[in-house]
Amino acid sequence: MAFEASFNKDLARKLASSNNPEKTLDLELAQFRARAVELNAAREKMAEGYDKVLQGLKMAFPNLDLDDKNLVGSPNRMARALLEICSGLGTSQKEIFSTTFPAENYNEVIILKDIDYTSLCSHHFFPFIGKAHVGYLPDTTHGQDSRVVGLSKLAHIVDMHAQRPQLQERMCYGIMNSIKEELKPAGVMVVIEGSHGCLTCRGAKKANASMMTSALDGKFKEDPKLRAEFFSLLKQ
Ligand SMILES: Nc1nc2c(ncn2[C@@H]2O[C@H](COP(=O)(O)OP(=O)(O)OP(=O)(O)O)[C@@H](O)[C@H]2O)c(=O)[nH]1
Ligand SMILES: [Zn+2]
Repeated sequence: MAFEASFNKDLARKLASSNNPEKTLDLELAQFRARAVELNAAREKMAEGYDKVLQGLKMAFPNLDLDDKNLVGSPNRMARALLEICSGLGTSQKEIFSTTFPAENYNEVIILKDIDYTSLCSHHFFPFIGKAHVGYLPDTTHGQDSRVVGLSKLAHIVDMHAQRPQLQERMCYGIMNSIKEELKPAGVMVVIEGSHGCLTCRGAKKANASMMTSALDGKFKEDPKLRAEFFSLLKQ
């Protein structure tokens, strides 16, 4: 990945708000370095584990060719891929919701629908993928306490909860709860559709089965009309 992408996102913002950008940069680089050393040690340990997995597979099926050019380097690739897909564990909801705006007079439902996600089933470590639909209702009765966020933050909070070993129910509740804690809305509702690799590609092998979960709080829980509005906005 081009360095510019990370620079624009986080580093540039920190440097822009620093009184002493040079010093801030030195501190940030020292932290990056320390974290890179930790992640590299983790990657090495994981690659050793994946190497054993392949050796085990060879025990089960002796005709597996471990010298196949496509398998050489796979333990490392698998380790890197797992670190990537679990990267949500390294993010916090406070970080994601660090920029919010006062809700002012807006007290209608705000929805971001069809947010693609990729997650990892805790039981089998198989991917599960789908869409999340997130809605909330700002609470204008609490003055400055009630906040709205830029739409991308709703996508980021979905990814934070998705990018880790997960249960769909827990992910759904986690997204709902993060929005509840950080934005203090009058209501919040999350619906998730998930196609689970462990169900579609192995085991029961139900290629078309998908799981639906919902989590709701506040006015969405109390008011069936508001829930109906959420679902009708999803259909549009
Ligand atoms: N409720 C729920 N179940 C899930 C989720 N992801 C995977 N599962 C299920 O978790 C269960 C794990 O149960 P086990 O019986 O230990 O797993 P297994 O022996 O591999 O079972 P099969 O998948 O039926 O072959 C399976 O039924 C999966 O379908 C999820 O997000 N939520
Ligand atoms: Zn599973």
